Amino acid sequence: MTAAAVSPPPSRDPSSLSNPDEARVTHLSWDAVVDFGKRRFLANARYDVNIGSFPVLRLDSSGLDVQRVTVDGKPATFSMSVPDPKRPHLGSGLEIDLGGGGGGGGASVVNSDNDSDGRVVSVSIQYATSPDASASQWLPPSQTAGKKHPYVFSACFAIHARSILPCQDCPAVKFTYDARVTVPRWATAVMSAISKVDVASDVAVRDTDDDSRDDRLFEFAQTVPIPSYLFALAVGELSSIDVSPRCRVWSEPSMVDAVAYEFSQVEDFLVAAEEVTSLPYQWGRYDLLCLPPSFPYGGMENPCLTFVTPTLLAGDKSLADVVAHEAAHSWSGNLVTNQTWEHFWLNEGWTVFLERKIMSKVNGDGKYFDFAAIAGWADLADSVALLPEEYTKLVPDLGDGDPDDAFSSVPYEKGFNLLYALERLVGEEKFAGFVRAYFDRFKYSTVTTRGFVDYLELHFADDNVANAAIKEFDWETWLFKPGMPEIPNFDRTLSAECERLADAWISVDDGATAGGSLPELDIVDWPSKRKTCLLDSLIKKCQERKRPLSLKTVTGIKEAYSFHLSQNSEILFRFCILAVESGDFSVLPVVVRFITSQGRMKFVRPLYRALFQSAMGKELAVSTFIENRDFYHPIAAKMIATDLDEGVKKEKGYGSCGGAKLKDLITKPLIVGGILALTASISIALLRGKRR
Ligand SMILES: CC/C=C\C/C=C\C[C@@H](O)/C=C/C=C/C=C\[C@@H](O)CCCC(=O)O
Ligand SMILES: [Zn+2]
Repeated sequence: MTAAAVSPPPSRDPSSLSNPDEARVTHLSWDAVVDFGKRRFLANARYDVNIGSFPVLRLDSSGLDVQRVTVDGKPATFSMSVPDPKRPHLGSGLEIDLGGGGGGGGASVVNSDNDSDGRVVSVSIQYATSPDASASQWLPPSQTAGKKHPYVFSACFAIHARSILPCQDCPAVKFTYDARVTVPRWATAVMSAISKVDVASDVAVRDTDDDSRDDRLFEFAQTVPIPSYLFALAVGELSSIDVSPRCRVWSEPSMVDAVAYEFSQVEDFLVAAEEVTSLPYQWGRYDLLCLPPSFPYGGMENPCLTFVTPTLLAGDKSLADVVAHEAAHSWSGNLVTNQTWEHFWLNEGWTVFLERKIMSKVNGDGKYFDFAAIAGWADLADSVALLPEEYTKLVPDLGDGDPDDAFSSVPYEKGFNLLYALERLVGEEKFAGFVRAYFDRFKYSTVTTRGFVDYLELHFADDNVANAAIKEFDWETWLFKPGMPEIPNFDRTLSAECERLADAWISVDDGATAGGSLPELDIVDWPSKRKTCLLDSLIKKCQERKRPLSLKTVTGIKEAYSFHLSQNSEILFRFCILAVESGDFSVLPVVVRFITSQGRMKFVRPLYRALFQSAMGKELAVSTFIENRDFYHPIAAKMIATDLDEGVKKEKGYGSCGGAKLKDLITKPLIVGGILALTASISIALLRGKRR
């Protein structure tokens, strides 16, 4: 299939009810009061809107209580559609009458570069958010490190911004913003923008020494246009430490030193990314906010202020590659943005590619690139094994589906491997030139898969060898075939020893080793990433042979390496999976503590699934989730409930529609009986362990 046949991007975004091709927002002025008591934002969103002759502005909205709308200062009529029960994730459409349409003879359609011959109107919307807004998590003091004050943070990715503000909630629309946020006097507000607060003196725009007031005001400006999913806010008791002239870390006071230590390389990551792309960092500041443990993602690339999970605080900087990933998004995703979510691989595949180039540079080890790619391949295989076939395609048809349901390692790792394949196709040096040209060509705008392929062809049009290879490249398979791509011949220099040790443990497990002698290799001084590689290899080999490790072998691994005590969340996660699948009762307290002390979906979803699927942990999975549901971010709670519901349906043989629900498993006697039985058996197992 030639590149030209790649399907054209959809003219409308299926995940939005807005109408940017008729009336397009270009700037937001947001004024908000943070009401911790009622868990809501009382806000006013004022938009500059480019309109042609179209008389209506339609915005995405979810759970917003819209109280008043004006157009150019005059009251305007508006209506809110009822959410479609078949597409509840879309929320409602807020339709605003612009009063007979735009200026005379304006362009009937506003083009994607925000140019139009229409006029600009000012639309102001006064509203309140719902306490159940899917983008926000309101934490009681008990869920914070300081235990004194509440905390709120947003997670708008991919289409949850509409629960915080009425907006054109689609990545094709980019707007600048300024904001003023009023918070209690004890609190600090941070946003995905440049703060106008003099953070050095920690003085808000309104002087905190004014005893007559019990609040203070923070002011922000984002002058680089962003898509709505990058609108972000966090408010809590925060401190900061500068780690370079343009980089600062934020967290609650008790953690800020540890956060500054863990992410001390962030300036190096930015410098490396600027070298790889030949494009200076465009966003001014690059700050990092380490959130409370319920944050549902490893990191979120909010411009000027990446959000990260505290599960990266391994104490040895071994998980800082996630920060390199989020920093790389300052180029791929934030500056060059996928036009719709079907093309999400352009955000994430490019970012993983840049992340691995950055880490290779910063580590001074070219072998790191393939070593990380091998680890990513394991993630990709896990996702492909779990997902509906459509979502294993690099460019899936999301149809009316919720992007949250389609999220997996596929756009990250299949996307990375497509770029890796192209780099090997044309040669590393030539591809490095393409990388620089691509980011320069598409900066500040959006791109689709066809746009990418067309530009790749254009870039190599005068290079006969590369051009011929690109034309012959199997685009149809790479872009639209479900399942795993062909595994490349990765350089296994750094992974070989880990894989050999995994083989040795599998031999022990198979009883193939004389006398069952255990592998002698002492790995206590291995870097964490190699221990992770060992565990990935063990998990992969168990999947290939369709049999978990025996309890005896898992116990041997536990006693040899103490992975169950690791401070590195990636190591702990993988060992818990192995141990649960092997029926190791003694690991259950470790698993329960792990999945109830942090809410990162990458860890909690697979562990809840593994527990539910294990003979020993089914009731424990359900009762633990029910008891801790409020700890998790709304998105995470929704996804874990879906996972367990799926498990219940499979368990009871129900079809995909309807049938058993989580609640069907929850009966008081069942929980009480299950927990009592479980507690007894864990105590016995622990007692046995002590006697040994
Ligand atoms: C083909 C999929 C199309 C759209 C999916 C887009 C967003 C899905 C939504 O669930 C948001 C995901 C947010 C991810 C944020 C950061 C990730 O890089 C975290 C990766 C996993 C981790 O490290 O915790
Ligand atoms: Zn990413």
